[in-house]
Amino acid sequence: MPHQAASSPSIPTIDIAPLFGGNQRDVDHIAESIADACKTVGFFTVVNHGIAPALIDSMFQESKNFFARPLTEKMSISNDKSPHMRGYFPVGAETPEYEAKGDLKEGFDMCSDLPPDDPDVLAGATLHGPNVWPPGLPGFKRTMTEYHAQMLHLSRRLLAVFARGLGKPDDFFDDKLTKPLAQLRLLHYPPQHGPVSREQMGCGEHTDYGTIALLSQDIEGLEILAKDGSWITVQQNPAAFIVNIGDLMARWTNDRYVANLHRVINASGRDRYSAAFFLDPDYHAKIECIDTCVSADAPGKYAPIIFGEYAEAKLDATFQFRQAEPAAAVSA
Ligand SMILES: O=C(O)CCC(=O)C(=O)O
Ligand SMILES: [Fe+2]
Repeated sequence: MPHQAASSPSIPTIDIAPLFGGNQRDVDHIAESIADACKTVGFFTVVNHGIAPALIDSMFQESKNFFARPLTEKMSISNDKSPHMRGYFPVGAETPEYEAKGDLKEGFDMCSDLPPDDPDVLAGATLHGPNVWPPGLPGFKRTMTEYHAQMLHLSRRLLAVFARGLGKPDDFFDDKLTKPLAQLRLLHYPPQHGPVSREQMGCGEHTDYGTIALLSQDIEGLEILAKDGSWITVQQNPAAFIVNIGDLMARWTNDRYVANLHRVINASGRDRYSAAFFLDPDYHAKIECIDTCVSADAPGKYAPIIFGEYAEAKLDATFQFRQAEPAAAVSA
């Protein structure tokens, strides 16, 4: 039996055009819609987000060109060689605990490009450093740099509306994101044939560890866990980004918001490509339950943490090479 999951429109679609010059009542309405989605399913999609379709098309085209290169060439920029975890990772590199064979996906990671004399880079803060780029693909670097910059702008704008939905001023998150961890992850999922089990999926079930993620997919494959325990496919809409929150946002909101389990199964018979943009705080940002989410009925559940330390622990639990040789991976 080929893999099948119900397709459901139950994830709300939010038109965010008013964020770019609309009136305040419309922005309030968006803030409420986002808050509702985050309290229930932890996922929503946004349309009229202002990112040009031509840039999204170029991003996918350059991503396909890169993943089509020979494995040896891609491995020359593998992320276990980068002290900052930039570059390529092959099929099987990311492994949820229960998954015997490792995810059936390969990827490429880039973040904000920091020079070697940046104070955090000098101090050895994990994930802070320069990007690495595939040889001989100048259009790839140009396109991904532009896409990353525009996604950073969009996700900051979204966080301002998140703040409003949490009863905080629009600039609430700004001083925690002065030098944010902003990661673009390109993914390629080869087709998976036959029955699919928990031994191997395109991307095993997980919650994201961070704040918010904005995803673009070229064909369906992303599934999220519904309240009744079934998995529902997120319908493909090329004009939309799929937005979800991660564990850090759940923690920050004292569990008012839900970080939902999701996974990817590519049973389409075709290659699938996606691009996930993750916006997270500064390495040194202190994350403590937001006061509007704490009350006599909902006392604060979580002690304050430093984001960078939290992120390091999460990465160690996900990447095999960090589990095997954490010291070498950090200091190489
Ligand atoms: O490729 C996708 O659709 C989702 C990827 C994902 O969930 C992730 O990278 O955290
Ligand atoms: Fe995810």
